[in-house]
Amino acid sequence: MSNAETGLTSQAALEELKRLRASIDNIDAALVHMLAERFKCTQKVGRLKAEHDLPPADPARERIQIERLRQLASDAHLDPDFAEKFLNFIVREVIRHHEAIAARTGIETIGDK
Ligand SMILES: O=C(O)C(=O)C[C@]1(C(=O)O)C=C[C@@H](O)C=C1
Repeated sequence: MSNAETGLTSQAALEELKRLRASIDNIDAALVHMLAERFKCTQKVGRLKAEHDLPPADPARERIQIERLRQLASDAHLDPDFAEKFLNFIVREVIRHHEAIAARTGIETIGDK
């Protein structure tokens, strides 16, 4: 009978699970910090674009990023489709922020005249 059937789990397995979860928590914290730093950069890009009347989205730049990330993912044995979806998810949010900054900057510019 398996552990699943008996409802019994060995102490060693529980300790291994705890150790793995501690690493997962560390990695999740690193991801959040890295994303926060990325968004700090993209907020500055958003302001720069708004001030110089540049469009929020740059599809040519995105194509280069996707190709690069797919290659990195493949080399790291991570599913390239997942890496592409993850980047797209982030970039869509960045574009939303850029649009909001552009809308605000437009209002501020009118107000300054
Ligand atoms: O590089 C830019 O132009 C950005 O605005 C940053 C960024 C990104 O998040 O990497 C976001 C939107 C663009 O479509 C391309 C890239």
